[in-house]
Amino acid sequence: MDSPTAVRVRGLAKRYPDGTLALDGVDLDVAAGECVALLGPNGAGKTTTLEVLEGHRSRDGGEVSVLGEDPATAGLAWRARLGIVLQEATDAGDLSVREAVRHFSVYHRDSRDPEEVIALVGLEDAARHRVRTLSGGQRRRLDVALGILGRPELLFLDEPTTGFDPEARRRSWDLVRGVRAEGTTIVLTTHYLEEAAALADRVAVLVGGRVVETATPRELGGASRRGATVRWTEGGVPRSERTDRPTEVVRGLLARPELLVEGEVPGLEVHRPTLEDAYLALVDGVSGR
Ligand SMILES: Nc1ncnc2c1ncn2[C@@H]1O[C@H](COP(=O)(O)OP(=O)(O)OP(=O)(O)O)[C@@H](O)[C@H]1O
Repeated sequence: MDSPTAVRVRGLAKRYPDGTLALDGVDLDVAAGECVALLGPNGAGKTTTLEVLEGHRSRDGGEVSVLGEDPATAGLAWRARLGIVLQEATDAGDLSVREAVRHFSVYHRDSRDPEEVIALVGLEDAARHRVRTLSGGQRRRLDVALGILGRPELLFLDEPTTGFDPEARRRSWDLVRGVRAEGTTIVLTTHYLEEAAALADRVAVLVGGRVVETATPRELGGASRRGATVRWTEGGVPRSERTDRPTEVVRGLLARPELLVEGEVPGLEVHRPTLEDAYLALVDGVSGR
């Protein structure tokens, strides 16, 4: 890896007091300036991993280095370099949005201007509203505002857009991209594959407390991503063919005049495996379903 490492995790293990083995040897590297998405089914260990990296959760084994320090022993100066957006919304019920952002800005030595942050997350029109009256999406944007207030070097986002409508999700992607463009390293978790594809340089797939594959969104799944499926209908009957040369298959179909309706191949589709296809194949393969 060329850039300095922001996060280095080797053999991270965590068992909860009730006996649940949440992490069973997680390995993960995140380069400075990189955006990495942790993917995985419910209960795979994404949040637990983030919590250990943030210094909020103890571990039972493994080596963890975050911005050059071990989160288990790092102090306040280290913590000030992190931005954290947890799954639960920030508790600031009786304050207005503006009051909440100003209130939390005081904790940072080099805080961004609260008004600038409010504008950045698109909450200008809600700046005077009480936090408890905000919609779920607005709450989440406030959480992100508080997460980036202190100009963090490393930002953790746990499911930043869960419950967002599609437009709000896209706006929040722009926001995350903007933060990243400023050089902030980002580790996020998400259940939205298109979100991972839109934001992450690399995705790490966790299943059963282990990282089973790390790759760029384009390359995840390796060989299973190559090739395509051509679908069409023939006399009303659906047909399909898997191929590495879809253009050739389509050319073959066009060469059969009896198949064409007004010059078109009925129901023609060329499907290339998506990140979601690769992810599902990986998760199903590992969990043996
Ligand atoms: N405080 C806790 N006490 C006991 N078990 C826990 C605790 N928190 C999480 N677990 C368990 O640890 C495992 C990993 O949970 P974790 O929340 O890290 O997964 P996740 O990948 O973030 O899941 P989700 O996608 O549902 O948020 C699960 O089996 C979960 O039930």
